[in-house]
Amino acid sequence: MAIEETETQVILSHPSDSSTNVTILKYGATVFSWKLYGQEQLWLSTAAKLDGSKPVRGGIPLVFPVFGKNESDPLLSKLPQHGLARNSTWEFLGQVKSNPPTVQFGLNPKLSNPEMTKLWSEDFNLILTVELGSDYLKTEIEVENLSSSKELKFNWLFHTYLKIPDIEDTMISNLVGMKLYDQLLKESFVDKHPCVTFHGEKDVIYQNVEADRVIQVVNQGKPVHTVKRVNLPDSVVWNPWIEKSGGMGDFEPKTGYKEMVCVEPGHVHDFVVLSPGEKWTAAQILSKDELKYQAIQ
Ligand SMILES: O=P(O)(O)OC[C@H]1O[C@H](O)[C@H](O)[C@@H](O)[C@@H]1O
Repeated sequence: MAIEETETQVILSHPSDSSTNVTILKYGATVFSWKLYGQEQLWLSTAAKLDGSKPVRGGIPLVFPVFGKNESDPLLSKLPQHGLARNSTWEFLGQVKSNPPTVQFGLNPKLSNPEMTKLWSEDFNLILTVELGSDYLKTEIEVENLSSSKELKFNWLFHTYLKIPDIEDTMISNLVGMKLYDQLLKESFVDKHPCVTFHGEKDVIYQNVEADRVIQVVNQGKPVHTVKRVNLPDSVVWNPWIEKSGGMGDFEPKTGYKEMVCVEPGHVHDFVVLSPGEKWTAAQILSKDELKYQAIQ
């Protein structure tokens, strides 16, 4: 069967090859496994909680309505780091297409974690659409402002943990020439390196990355992941390295930082602001494409 629902999760298998499949936890509507021809593409901590007791460490947690910990916005600063979507149980809305298998999940203030809506009481509706192609995974979000009088202001981000063979042999292409904010140095600058490499903890936000720029994760010269973005101008690149992952109770094994990199397409440099009744959509498409180096414009 192409779509299987259990009490806590939904599994889609591709009709042309059931070893291509995706598993989504209703908690957080978190994709926590995506296998392409039997090979896992996403990193998941062996200590990740899949019982709804905390956000999943791995897969594709959803970040809404705030990225990181906001210190200044009068409404959003009350919320914990990365907001309420990743720690609320979403409603499974069902199947919208059988080929490619496509399903939807919904979240609104009534379904959201009440501890969070106490802190941020805006009126919104989220619909996540997960589409399993034979050679790609598309996650699309629609955010609607349900208020008839107030603007809705938010960040969105797909916090994608990609599985890689070895971080020290990995680089990320096509971000050269982009402005970034380094969250560790607390500085903004233009990245002049020909590609992103990893020698320690990295936590940077590339801002206003041109829409047609294809971000690729390359291991020993071979493209292992391609990340395409629709309406998501920013991209976080994160690896916690030894010390930071050592301090995270749900990050296991402790050598796991070698086998993951987060490439996180989002709208986080500034907020999306929706007028009453307005909708906004954006998407991430993961695949394994041929290597494509793009020149600086
Ligand atoms: O530990 P979490 O709340 O899941 O956050 C994990 C990471 O998310 C993003 O990548 C941020 O840029 C990092 O600063 C943060 O450490």
